Amino acid sequence: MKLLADENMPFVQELFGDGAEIVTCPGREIRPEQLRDVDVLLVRSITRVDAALLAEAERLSFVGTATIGCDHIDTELLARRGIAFASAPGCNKVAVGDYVLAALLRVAGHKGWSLKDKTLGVVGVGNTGVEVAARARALGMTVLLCDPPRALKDTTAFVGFEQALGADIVSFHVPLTHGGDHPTWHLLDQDAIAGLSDDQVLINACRGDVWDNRALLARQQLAHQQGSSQLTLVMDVWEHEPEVLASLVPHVLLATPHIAGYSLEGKARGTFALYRALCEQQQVSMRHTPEQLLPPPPIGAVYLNQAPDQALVASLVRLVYDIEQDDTAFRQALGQPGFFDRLRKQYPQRRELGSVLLSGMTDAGEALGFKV
Ligand SMILES: NC(=O)c1ccc[n+]([C@@H]2O[C@H](COP(=O)([O-])OP(=O)(O)OC[C@H]3O[C@@H](n4cnc5c(N)ncnc54)[C@H](O)[C@@H]3O)[C@@H](O)[C@H]2O)c1
Ligand SMILES: O=C(O)[C@H](O)[C@H](O)COP(=O)(O)O
Repeated sequence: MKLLADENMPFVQELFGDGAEIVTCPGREIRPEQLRDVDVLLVRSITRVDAALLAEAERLSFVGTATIGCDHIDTELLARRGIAFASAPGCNKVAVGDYVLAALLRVAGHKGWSLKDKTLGVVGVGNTGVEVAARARALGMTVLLCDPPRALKDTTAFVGFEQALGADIVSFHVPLTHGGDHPTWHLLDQDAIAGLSDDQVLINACRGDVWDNRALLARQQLAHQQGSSQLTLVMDVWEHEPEVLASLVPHVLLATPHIAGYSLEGKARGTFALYRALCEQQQVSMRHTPEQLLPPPPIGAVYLNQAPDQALVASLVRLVYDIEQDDTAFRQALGQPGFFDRLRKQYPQRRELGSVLLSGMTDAGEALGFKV
């Protein structure tokens, strides 16, 4: 069996090395002719798997993406050609929860806000949105959930998009879709942006195209020229990645290169989900476990001897994940050729809050994502 994998997918050798010849390649450089004799293709979000890529892939029987989002895969084509497909739903949802928690605390520091007096609108309440909502509630925030597809079945738990957009902070967690009843491409468009008030905060850790980046830039520039407050923006994802609208970056509080889901645990779960799916497809039993992939965390345990207020939570989170380091690296590298992909390829090992045992006064610790 020949397997071709994105070179940035960790643990491929450990999980697939027993029974396969493994070839790795940068995800943006996989070519149709490379797939002629390949049986299994493992990709990340940057490889578009479509008719052009699979034109010569006559032996291909399995495609896996170690990601939650699947907007880069033509799943109908795979089904038509009888090629098995697996993704990794939920694999990095905890990492996204940690990322948004770190962002909320940084935003609060910047604006001098006590988060327990603030509302958070969560747009898209699936795997990642649920993680974010739980952490915000643990901080004492009032959370408004917006998910029109889910609201069709549960009419009481959700608010409409307009109401969610009125929250002090609005965090987006939708898949990128262009059609259907609830398309998300430019969900935050010029009209939605015009309705926002200057004091609001927006977070995007889903897909860049969900926000109209040029319309946001226009609003930020106008506010700058008029000397009024700008929107506070947290952007992990950008329209047209790996390109970035560079003139927008100075108007963004936290700018990162699509790494919200990049915890070591999240990556291990992603690759493991594909290993499990391939074992099932080939009807062989699994010889590995996800736990064996992870080294011990650098910080094993923290003992608290006082109730964690917002400032203490911020220090605890920063101890495990310092989002400002990601922002600084992004700004320093912005403009260098290939900077976006390079930062992602060389991303430092990041552990989840759940790798740390929090003991002592830990009522809220579990909801924030720590192990208690
Ligand atoms: N930045 C990152 O590193 C990163 C990591 C993981 C996931 N993602 C992105 O985040 C997306 C969401 O991930 P998830 O695991 O929560 O997905 P999910 O499928 O579990 O949940 C998505 C939710 O969005 C809802 N939804 C769909 N259309 C909507 C609309 N128009 N308005 C409001 N809600 C809508 C769905 O009903 C669903 O409940 C993924 O598709 C992926 O593109 C990014
Ligand atoms: O959809 C996802 O799961 C994330 O966006 C994914 O983690 C992005 O990382 P990539 O696959 O591009 O390395």
